[in-house]
Amino acid sequence: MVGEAAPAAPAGPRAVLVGAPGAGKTTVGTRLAQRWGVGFRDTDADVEAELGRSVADIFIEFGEEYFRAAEARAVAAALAEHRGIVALGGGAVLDADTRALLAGHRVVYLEVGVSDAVRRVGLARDRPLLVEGPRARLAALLKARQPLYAEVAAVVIDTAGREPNEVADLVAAALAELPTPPAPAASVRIPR
Ligand SMILES: Nc1ncnc2c1ncn2[C@@H]1O[C@H](COP(=O)(O)OP(=O)(O)OP(=O)(O)O)[C@@H](O)[C@H]1O
Ligand SMILES: O=C(O)C1=C[C@@H](O)[C@@H](O)[C@H](O)C1
Ligand SMILES: [Mg+2]
Repeated sequence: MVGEAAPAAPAGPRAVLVGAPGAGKTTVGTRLAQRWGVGFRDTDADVEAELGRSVADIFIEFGEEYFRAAEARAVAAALAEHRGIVALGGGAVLDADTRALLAGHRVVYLEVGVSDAVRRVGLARDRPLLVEGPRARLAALLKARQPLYAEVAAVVIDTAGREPNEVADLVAAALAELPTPPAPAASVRIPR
């Protein structure tokens, strides 16, 4: 559905998607951007472009810490420059400065449970943190990060049993409800 009216332009991206690997940030973000006729920006792709390597190769060649520093710069640039939809890398919220920068933005947390996350990305080879033991890694990662995603989110949407298009519908509806600027802590929550 191309051409749906985008929400009034806020002072920043129209939406910032956060969530664990497999939450659907890239999939849902791309669809929403298409519908609204706005640009889509993915900070993983920005880091890859800056360093000229895949995320997986950056982890191997330079290590996670180096990737996280580049990611923090990419998020700050996207929040400052981009007026469409921004999807953050799954671990971007680990950085306290990044979490502070997200305050006041229209941040949507796409929730995903362990089983769905494993089903969606467990066997993907391009996610370096999941290469060994994806179920245990995803379970630990979801547990540790859940409070961080919730902390920065103005909208929380449970993606379990929902197709990407339905999730995109819910994101659009929730953003329409949001006051400007949004209250940062889960002011709209859409459970199963
Ligand atoms: N709501 C959904 N229901 C079923 N499958 C989904 C859903 N959302 C995404 N997927 C599928 O899960 C896979 C991962 O989705 P996607 O790449 O959008 O996740 P992501 O949140 O961007 O992950 P990452 O943090 O690793 O970048 C894709 O194959 C996608 O088609
Ligand atoms: O959850 C994470 O820590 C990651 C998610 C991906 O988006 C990439 O940013 C990278 O694979 C790390
Ligand atoms: Mg993604």
